[in-house]
Amino acid sequence: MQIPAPFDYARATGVDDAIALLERHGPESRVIAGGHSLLPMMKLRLARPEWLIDINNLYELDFITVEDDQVRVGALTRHAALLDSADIARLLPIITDAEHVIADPVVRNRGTIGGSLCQADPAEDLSTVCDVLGAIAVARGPGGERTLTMEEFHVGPYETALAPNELLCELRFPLRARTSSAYEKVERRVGDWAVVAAGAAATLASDGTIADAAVGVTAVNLDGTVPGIDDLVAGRPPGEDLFAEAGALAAEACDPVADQRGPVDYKRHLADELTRRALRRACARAAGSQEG
Ligand SMILES: Cc1cc2nc3c(=O)[nH]c(=O)nc-3n(C[C@H](O)[C@H](O)[C@H](O)COP(=O)(O)OP(=O)(O)OC[C@H]3O[C@@H](n4cnc5c(N)ncnc54)[C@H](O)[C@@H]3O)c2cc1C
Repeated sequence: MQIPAPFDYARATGVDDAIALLERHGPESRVIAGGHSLLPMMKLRLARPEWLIDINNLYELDFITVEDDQVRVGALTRHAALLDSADIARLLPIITDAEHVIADPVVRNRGTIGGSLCQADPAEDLSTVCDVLGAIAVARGPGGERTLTMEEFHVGPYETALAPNELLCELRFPLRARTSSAYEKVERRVGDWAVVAAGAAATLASDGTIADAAVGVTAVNLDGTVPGIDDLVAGRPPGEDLFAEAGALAAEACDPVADQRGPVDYKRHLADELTRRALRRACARAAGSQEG
């Protein structure tokens, strides 16, 4: 049986208390949210924190708030709450698409958006979603609050820009008129991690051409969004030729590795095909959008 190395445990009573506990117990302490990534790593002894700081009582970090120009999502918001949210489905449907295919109900009932982003697993779906949506991360530490773009937040695989005594508190998703988004994923079986997935967001101009767009691809070694997509699509009408060009660009930009989920050529093919599908659906949704 796999059991973690010994650790101590403290349950934080608020954000300031969590930060104080992280300060007091030093860099060998780790926040635990849903525990669906951290506990398996501890059982495999890939992580050996000396202290676990439990943030599950920080209800102030569990919220979905719609404002005029943005949607704010607390870091402790569970996957299940995102999946169930009518506001998210209406305004940021790429999140709903992704949540349908993240793990299973057991994981979704406990796992959090903050834990997903902080784990920074390259196969994790919500990082791509946040990249594509241009999300802003709000972190708090002993020095106060700071905001980071996704480019600043993601440092590399399993690594973020958060200091050991900082807490991810919130994600902010900008809202724009005539904009929508979609996510497409291929998995080997229901609930599995992506073989490859792609997310797209598109904003349409009043004449129906694409004003701008972003595409991100999951599990194929591509950080951030696919470079060059915006230049490719800007000013052009949505259509199959354009989606094919975007798919080819995504396939070229990624750098898949062969593993138990498939060979390199297959993954590159999926990056191409899923990019086409995601961009096609994002444009169709933007055209039908009632948001301005
Ligand atoms: C069987 C299984 C299948 C899965 N399939 C998928 C999948 O298909 N797609 C997918 O995207 N994910 C998948 N996951 C991962 C799942 O989404 C996890 O919920 C998520 O990765 C981590 O969220 P958590 O709240 O459980 O984080 P935890 O495990 O509690 O924490 C993860 C890391 O983030 C840190 N952390 C957590 N919250 C904060 C915070 N607010 N501030 C600072 N640091 C923080 C922790 O210290 C730890 O280092 C799967 C997990 C399992 C177990």
